[in-house]
Amino acid sequence: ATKPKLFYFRGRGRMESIRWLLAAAGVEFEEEFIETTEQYEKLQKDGRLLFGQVPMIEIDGMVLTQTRAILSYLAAKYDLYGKDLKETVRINMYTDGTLDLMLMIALAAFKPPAEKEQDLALVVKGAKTRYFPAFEKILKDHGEDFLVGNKFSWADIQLLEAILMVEELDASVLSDFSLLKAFKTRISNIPTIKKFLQPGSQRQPPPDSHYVKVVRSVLHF
Ligand SMILES: CCCCC[C@H]1O[C@@H](O)C[C@@H]1SC[C@H](NC(=O)CC[C@H](N)C(=O)O)C(=O)NCC(=O)O
Repeated sequence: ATKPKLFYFRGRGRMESIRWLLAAAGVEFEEEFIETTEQYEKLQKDGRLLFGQVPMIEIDGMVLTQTRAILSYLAAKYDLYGKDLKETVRINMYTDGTLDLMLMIALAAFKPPAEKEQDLALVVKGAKTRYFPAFEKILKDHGEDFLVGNKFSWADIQLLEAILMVEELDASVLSDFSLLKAFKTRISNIPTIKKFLQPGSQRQPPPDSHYVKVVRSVLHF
């Protein structure tokens, strides 16, 4: 079968959570990195970007856009979406939260230095006072190894992605969250995730000035 193909910039942005989900599910995927306006405009002209936007993924004969739509399709397809609606809605709640947190980090990359620093300080504060306390409590109340129904799901994958991303900003961010520390170790050791965390995988590095320059030049902003 043909591998899914991802169309996005060579960077994290809104596509990184899709890379994580595919990798954690053990699914090999290809990428076309958008480096020029011509590439982007061809995708638009060919009618492959519903609202003129990326991320876009070609999978199962479909051309999909909208990050959350793609993520929920993949979660369902690879049985990472709960055993019933009540589990699925919890997974949606948790992943909407971690996606909000990670998008704040992604967008900060495009701010001028002073504002970027202020934004990222707010992200770390938000992680420490809003998001991580909530997940620490879920793990405490739930008393299981995973966030939902004691089965590995999309929610676990995305929480690990978010923890690692915030730790890049403040390595001590988990110091008050012992259950999250244990969760991080446990989920990082799942073989497919352990492999994705090794150098040389398709995981993207934090955004740098080159990445910002390319996105700005392609999207003219
Ligand atoms: C570090 C990377 C994140 C910052 C840059 C990205 O965040 C967005 O602000 C821009 C890019 S992502 C690229 C952007 N995509 C979106 O905004 C998609 C939003 C959609 N709701 C989704 O969830 O997929 C884009 O194609 N814009 C063209 C344009 O709308 O005409």
